[in-house]
Amino acid sequence: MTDTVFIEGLVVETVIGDYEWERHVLQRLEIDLEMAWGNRAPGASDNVADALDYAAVSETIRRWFRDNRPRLLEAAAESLAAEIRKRHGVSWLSLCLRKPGAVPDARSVGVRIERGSR
Ligand SMILES: Nc1nc2c(c(=O)[nH]1)N=C([C@H](O)[C@@H](O)CO)CN2
Repeated sequence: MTDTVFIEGLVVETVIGDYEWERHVLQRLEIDLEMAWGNRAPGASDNVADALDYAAVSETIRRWFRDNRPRLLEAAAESLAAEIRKRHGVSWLSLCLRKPGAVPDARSVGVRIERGSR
């Protein structure tokens, strides 16, 4: 399947980081997500029930970061990817977590993972 649904630049403020001071502050993450989904059915029906609802997936991401306080971006990405795949029936996804400001001389740093098969 080559169709996708994506979310770009979703911003969350959350507790994340490995350093002691990071356990006590909110930091900004920027999230890009691409998910395999057959878009022919919603294209034919014009019904969101047939679509991968990006608003619902965005809410899943917000809830996950509200309920979890990971240390590493890798741990956040792994667990969040599993939650999205399970909750929304996504067979393949590419998830990128950016932590701008973590390294002062870099525009951004982060991780990108792909899980599942198309
Ligand atoms: N590969 C990673 N390296 C680092 C991470 C991370 O999550 N993954 N985290 C930190 C610190 O939390 C840092 O972001 C504080 O600015 C360092 N390296």
